[in-house]
Amino acid sequence: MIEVRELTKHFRVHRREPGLRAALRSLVRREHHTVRAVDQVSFTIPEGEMVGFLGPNGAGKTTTLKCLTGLLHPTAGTVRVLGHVPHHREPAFLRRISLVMGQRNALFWDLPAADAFEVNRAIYGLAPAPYRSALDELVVLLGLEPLLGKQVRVLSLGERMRCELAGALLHRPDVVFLDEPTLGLDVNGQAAVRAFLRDYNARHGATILLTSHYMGDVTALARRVLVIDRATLRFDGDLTALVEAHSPHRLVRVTLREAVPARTWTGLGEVSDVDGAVVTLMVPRTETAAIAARLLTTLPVEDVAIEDPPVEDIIRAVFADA
Ligand SMILES: Nc1ncnc2c1ncn2[C@@H]1O[C@H](COP(=O)(O)OP(=O)(O)OP(=O)(O)O)[C@@H](O)[C@H]1O
Repeated sequence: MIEVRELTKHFRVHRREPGLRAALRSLVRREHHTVRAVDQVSFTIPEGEMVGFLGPNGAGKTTTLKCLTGLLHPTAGTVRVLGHVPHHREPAFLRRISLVMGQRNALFWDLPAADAFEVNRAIYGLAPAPYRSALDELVVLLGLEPLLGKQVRVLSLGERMRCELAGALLHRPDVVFLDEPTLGLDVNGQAAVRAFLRDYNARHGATILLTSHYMGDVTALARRVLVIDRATLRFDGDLTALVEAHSPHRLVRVTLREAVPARTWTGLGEVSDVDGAVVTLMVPRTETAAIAARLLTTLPVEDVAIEDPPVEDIIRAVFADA
């Protein structure tokens, strides 16, 4: 259970103009200003729920996750996770949570993955039997068998992320915080991580709060989303309703085997991008399937992919409509 009441986190930062003169001046006179990273944010997440946390760059997502895991001390407000105050960093709390950051490595780079997991076993003081059973399960769910003997540093990004997830879940945390777990992964890598998280949540009833720039991650995993923008919580509720209401279009990305005249697209959709043989069309949401079928039957198409607009665009639309 996660309870956040009027969470506020301000950073006091040293302001300095560029250049040598400014550097010297700052030695004697320091100017500071306050960055409001999170401002009066409140929400509650019951046990076992998977919630998406969305917002544009710099909105305050990572700062919120750091306050929830105790890496940062809130400026004001209260946070309770599993009944603990996170920034007290009590071992009994740390043993029940995990923070996975897509762009950071927690596993030892120079060790083979199997040994890096052993290090985590030691850190968490896990007994051999529960460690073995958690590891065996994670190896199967994440397809890690061929990776166990490889040094973490030589793994591909997708392989490393799967190992990072395993390392972070060996101690079977009750609450998992994920910050951009699919960042930089290709479509297959993203799908593997999503399928795993869905399965893990269903098996263990873990509470999961997940930030992502990929709308697909959030739509695949969470019915409820929190939307934060410029430090303030703007929306807390059902995702599908939010997207359908604010994004009446979908993107259809067509890869052509040969060039077609520009007039081909008239009546199909609005061309939003052309990149060599790949043409991106913006089409009305309700007509997506019919238009994709027409493209496939009437044009020299190699591939068609259907996507929601980037999360930034949807969020911008949400606030433009607000
Ligand atoms: N240690 C810090 N010192 C000063 N400012 C900070 C610090 N950490 C974060 N900020 C600022 O707080 C704001 C929120 O940052 P945060 O990393 O929480 O955003 P975010 O929503 O996670 O963004 P992104 O999607 O780009 O990762 C930003 O303006 C950022 O520059």
